[in-house]
Amino acid sequence: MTTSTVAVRARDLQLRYGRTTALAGVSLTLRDGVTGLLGPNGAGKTTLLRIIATAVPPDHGDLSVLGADPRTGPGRLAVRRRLGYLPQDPGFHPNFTAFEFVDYVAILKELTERRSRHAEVRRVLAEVGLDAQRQKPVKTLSGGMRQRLGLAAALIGGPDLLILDEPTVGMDPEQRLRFRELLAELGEGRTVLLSTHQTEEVMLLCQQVIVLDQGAVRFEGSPAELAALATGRVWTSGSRAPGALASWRTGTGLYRHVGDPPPGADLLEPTIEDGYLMLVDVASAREVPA
Ligand SMILES: Nc1ncnc2c1ncn2[C@@H]1O[C@H](COP(=O)(O)OP(=O)(O)OP(=O)(O)O)[C@@H](O)[C@H]1O
Repeated sequence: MTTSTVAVRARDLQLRYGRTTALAGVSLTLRDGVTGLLGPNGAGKTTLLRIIATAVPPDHGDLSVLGADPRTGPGRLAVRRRLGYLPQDPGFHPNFTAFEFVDYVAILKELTERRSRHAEVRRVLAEVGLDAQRQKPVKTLSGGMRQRLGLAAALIGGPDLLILDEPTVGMDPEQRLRFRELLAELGEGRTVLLSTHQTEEVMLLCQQVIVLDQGAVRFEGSPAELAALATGRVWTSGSRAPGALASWRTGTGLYRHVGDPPPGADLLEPTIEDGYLMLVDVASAREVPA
């Protein structure tokens, strides 16, 4: 694919679960490179990823994935052949070894020739750093290792589109760093869509960021543009600012505030987390469902 290739084009995607509106009309375009999908709990991120991955159809809206129409059977097949999808719960069979699990996925991906399939399984396990764990039962792997195993399965066959739902959950800082290196490499020449709660990850890794809140896109642009939304809205002082959107005491002993600064405030450079706070309904962002 060339750098300007559009991998996903969505227009007015809507989906309801009973009385809950998960997606209220989402339009977006995804190109080559890594796109981060940010949003509070319940914003609709997983639902959007599942629709793009052809796991569920939308109630309404148009979608084109890798040039195919997922509404048709042949379209879904065409997408699935070129897609790598890491869901939040990949459904590991606990008694499988790491190798057996990825091999199983490779068979589902139509890699029928045993020798080349096994070579591909070894390749993706090495790519995610699980070479040494190949023969270990999945149930004995740590949470971070299982995440990497899920990623290995998603990488089978070298997909053109990678959809990853909170892939760094359970990883320690070193694993996260390795994962970033890997994803940055994977984002060269293909499209990666990554849902995450880690704004730092988005800043360090993503060329594009989409913020979803209450089933709608609140922002689509670069991480720098997201941060810039909070320009002039972040300041520091020696005491708490009760009217601010967010206000906390930092390690320096000074307070950092996001919101409407008083005249003459000591302004700070905003981060993408600050820009994010400008967009989402802070009350709902703080509410963490059980
Ligand atoms: N199978 C389902 N049945 C009913 N409601 C659902 C179902 N799946 C999701 N929802 C609801 O749809 C909304 C969007 O959920 P979704 O999982 O897409 O959000 P999310 O942004 O991925 O959240 P999180 O960050 O917590 O993973 C939420 O209100 C959720 O409770």
